[in-house]
Amino acid sequence: MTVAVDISHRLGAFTLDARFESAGRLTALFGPSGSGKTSLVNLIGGLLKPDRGRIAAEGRVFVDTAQKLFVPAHKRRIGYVFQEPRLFPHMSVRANLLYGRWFTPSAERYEDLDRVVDLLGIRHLLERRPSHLSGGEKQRVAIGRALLTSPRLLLMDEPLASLDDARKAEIMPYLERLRDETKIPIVYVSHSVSEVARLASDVVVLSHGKIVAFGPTGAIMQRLDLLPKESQGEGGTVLDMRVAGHDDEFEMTILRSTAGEIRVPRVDTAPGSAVRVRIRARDVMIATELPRGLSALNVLAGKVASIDTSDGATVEVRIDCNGEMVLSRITRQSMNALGLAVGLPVFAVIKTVAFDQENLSRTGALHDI
Ligand SMILES: Nc1ncnc2c1ncn2[C@@H]1O[C@H](COP(=O)(O)OP(=O)(O)OP(=O)(O)O)[C@@H](O)[C@H]1O
Repeated sequence: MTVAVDISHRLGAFTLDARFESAGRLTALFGPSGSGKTSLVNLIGGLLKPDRGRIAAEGRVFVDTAQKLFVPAHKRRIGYVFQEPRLFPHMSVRANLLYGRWFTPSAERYEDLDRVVDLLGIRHLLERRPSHLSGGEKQRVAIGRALLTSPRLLLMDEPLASLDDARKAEIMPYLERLRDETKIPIVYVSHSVSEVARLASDVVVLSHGKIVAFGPTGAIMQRLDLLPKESQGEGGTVLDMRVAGHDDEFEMTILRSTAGEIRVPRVDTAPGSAVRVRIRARDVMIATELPRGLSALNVLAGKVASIDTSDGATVEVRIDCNGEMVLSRITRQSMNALGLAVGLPVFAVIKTVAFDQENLSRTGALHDI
């Protein structure tokens, strides 16, 4: 599963220069408004033709200007999901879902209605008209319609942006299932840190038409400098952990990774399953001794790997917990009081509040091996 992009394209005064190759299940295009995310998606989808370059997915070349090759949008078999669901109002959900199917030759159809309907939990909606659906339900139907074209690649351009928080929370698990249970690579545009932290396997960070960073989600989320000022409090650590067991008495789940063990409010999934945990840097305190008499349940042992003091009153401390980095944001005053220095053994103390459901999500394999 790879998506390979190497293009330059001019739009008026704006120039997009993008080069990345992702083997991830869900590659997020992340960046502020006007950074070029939608233009990049439109180039991949074939709605725009690049001035120069090459775009390929799943080993199929869609554009190669050097070879004068340009596969038109309708021949790329790419599923598109937009911010607005764009369903046909006069057709039932069933008819909307089946609509896209006809554009795919029958020999190449690998999705069927039953599977898609179950994946997205929309069986009870099949006979309704779109006007009788909630925003979240409409968007699930729009995703189903894109899936039923049996696409080679799914492009999702801010699919949650027009939904309120409750609808976003409702649809998230379906996006996770889509990522984990279908084999379709997904390119997902978002400017929400929490969405990217939860869903993405890899992140392309765009700024003014250039890629300023590309890498696995965990590495990108630790680069608080890449996040917009107003979202820096959302940045931190993304740990992909496994369920080690459940504690029925206290309704907790024990998660483990090489960083150590943590306890979180119960996640209903079997031991051995993968769970992604997001820990905001501001929710991690640092102790130089193993804390006692503290309500926080989660303490990971490590060593200070780096300290970034470039930001005035607060500092960012990266703690190497047995090879996995945990990021903490504390005051410069606390840093001095603790005498923190690179190499010092410390304990990362994670506030329990860090583990609300928004920050815990089930995952499957995020990359193909
Ligand atoms: N056809 C066009 N002609 C001239 N400029 C364009 C054209 N299309 C897009 N642009 C400019 O290209 C830049 C990138 O736009 P784009 O929509 O790709 O950004 P974006 O990151 O998706 O933003 P948003 O998050 O607001 O959707 C913007 O400055 C936009 O004004």
